[in-house]
Amino acid sequence: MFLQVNHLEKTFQTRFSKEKTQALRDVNFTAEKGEFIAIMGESGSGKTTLLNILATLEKSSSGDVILEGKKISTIKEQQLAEFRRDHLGFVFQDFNLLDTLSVRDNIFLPLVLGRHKYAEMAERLALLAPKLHIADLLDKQPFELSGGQKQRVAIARALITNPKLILADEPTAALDSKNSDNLLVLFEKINAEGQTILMVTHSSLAASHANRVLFIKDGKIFHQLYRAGKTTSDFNRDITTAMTSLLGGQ
Ligand SMILES: Nc1ncnc2c1ncn2[C@@H]1O[C@H](COP(=O)(O)OP(=O)(O)OP(=O)(O)O)[C@@H](O)[C@H]1O
Repeated sequence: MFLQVNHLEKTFQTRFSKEKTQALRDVNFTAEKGEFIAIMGESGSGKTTLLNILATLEKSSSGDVILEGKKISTIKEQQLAEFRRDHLGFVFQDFNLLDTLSVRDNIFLPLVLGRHKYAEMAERLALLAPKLHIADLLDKQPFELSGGQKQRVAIARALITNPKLILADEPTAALDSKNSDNLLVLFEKINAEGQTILMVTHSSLAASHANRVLFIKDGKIFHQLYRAGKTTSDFNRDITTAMTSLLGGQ
């Protein structure tokens, strides 16, 4: 199994108050290599907490995450940055590009940190840039780009290391509907080429581009839907119906 999440729990306790928040309660699911999974739920349901634990940015209170046989909770603190850089790709809602670097250098950043050779980096980028329609943008600075262009650059940066898993947190939240749609179609294309993707979203339209949707409520996964060959609009309707009846409307 590619990814196993077993009995995952997360309780937050702030330093100054005794109040505890249980953000995740006994979360269990597995994922196959090559899946495109959306995680949906209302605000505060635990989506980002789950993604952050999978990303090794946050520690669980108990339970395990096992990625290709490796229990990620056992990775030593000093090796976590390296693990993230070598195995995971991140796409965030606000792109997280550095304005002081060119687009090309932003994309190269994870490889530079990994001490890869320039020729190897250039070769990978030459393959990626036309696919993501950013070949003409490489010498620009991020502040010169539109939101959709920035997000495509962020995807190039996430893909350049050939990660096992792409983790995306609300990747369409800062985009208009046309750019959101372009981005989701791009995700579908990348996924069709074999990339495993896990995406957190509020949007049923965004989730309808995935192969499977996990619904989370009060820190628990309580339902899932498979796309099973449906069109995005048919799947979107199924997701909306499920949310209305299961979440009590959203
Ligand atoms: N660092 C933290 N300290 C304390 N409580 C936290 C912390 N992070 C999250 N929480 C709490 O855990 C719960 C789940 O939060 P989380 O951010 O995972 O939800 P979410 O589904 O991603 O919400 P949203 O869609 O609004 O981003 C919430 O009740 C939140 O207040």
